[in-house]
Amino acid sequence: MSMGAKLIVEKVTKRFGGVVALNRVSINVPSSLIVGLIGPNGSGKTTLFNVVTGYYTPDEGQVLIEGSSRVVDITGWNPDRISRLGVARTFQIPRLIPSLTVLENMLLFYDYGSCASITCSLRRKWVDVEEAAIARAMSILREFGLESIARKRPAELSAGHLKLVETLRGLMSDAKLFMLDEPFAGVESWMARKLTETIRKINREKGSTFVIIEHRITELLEGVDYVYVLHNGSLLAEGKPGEVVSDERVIKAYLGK
Ligand SMILES: Nc1ncnc2c1ncn2[C@@H]1O[C@H](COP(=O)(O)OP(=O)(O)OP(=O)(O)O)[C@@H](O)[C@H]1O
Repeated sequence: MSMGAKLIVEKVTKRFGGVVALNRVSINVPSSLIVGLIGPNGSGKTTLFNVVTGYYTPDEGQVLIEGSSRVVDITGWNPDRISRLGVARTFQIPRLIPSLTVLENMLLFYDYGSCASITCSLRRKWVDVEEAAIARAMSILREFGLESIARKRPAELSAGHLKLVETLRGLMSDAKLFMLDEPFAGVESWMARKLTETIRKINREKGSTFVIIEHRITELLEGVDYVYVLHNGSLLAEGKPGEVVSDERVIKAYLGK
């Protein structure tokens, strides 16, 4: 089994003018764990994703990734470079390419390995890789009963299907760390459960680490090993799902909204 990556966020602060979106936030996600990131609206969840994946540079603090027994300080790296290190990220608002079909959008996220480079010039080999990529995309879609949307374009999809495809194409890659932003939003219950199963399967087979932002907390907590709770830009609580839901501070933070 290939290993997942460990994610270390150390005392990260991110400000937007007078707004402190993240205030000295530290989290430590061990390799191959599935972790939930929850918190009321505006608590800083997406900002944390943006800092980890290079869309924002933190004002203070550090982001470190440890994979293959090597620790890399990725603070200030751009999103491309971070993604090449094995970090895949999906967006709250789907970012599919409108002119491409669902299948083509998914193929973009497949890890073509050395065959994506000029060194793999043998046509036969390239065709094999391409076939493997298509087979993987179709098998993922089939699990969700979605083969029929493979040739459709994003504009033809329902909001729920669009969101699901945003997540499924992220799962096409062989990332060591997956950061999923609200994968269940607008997605039917049975598909959300199926998605949880799919995430667990990838985690079991490849050892990948997952960090998942989600507002559908009951469904999220069924699928994660550990939870971090943000509130007003600070880490409010952390623990196993059962511990976090019964934490008075967490209940208060949610009810206070
Ligand atoms: N680019 C930005 N410019 C200015 N303020 C921002 C920016 N991004 C986030 N913020 C602010 O930072 C705070 C945290 O926002 P963030 O989107 O990280 O919260 P969230 O927990 O992901 O919320 P939600 O659950 O609603 O998606 C909010 O006050 C938000 O208005």
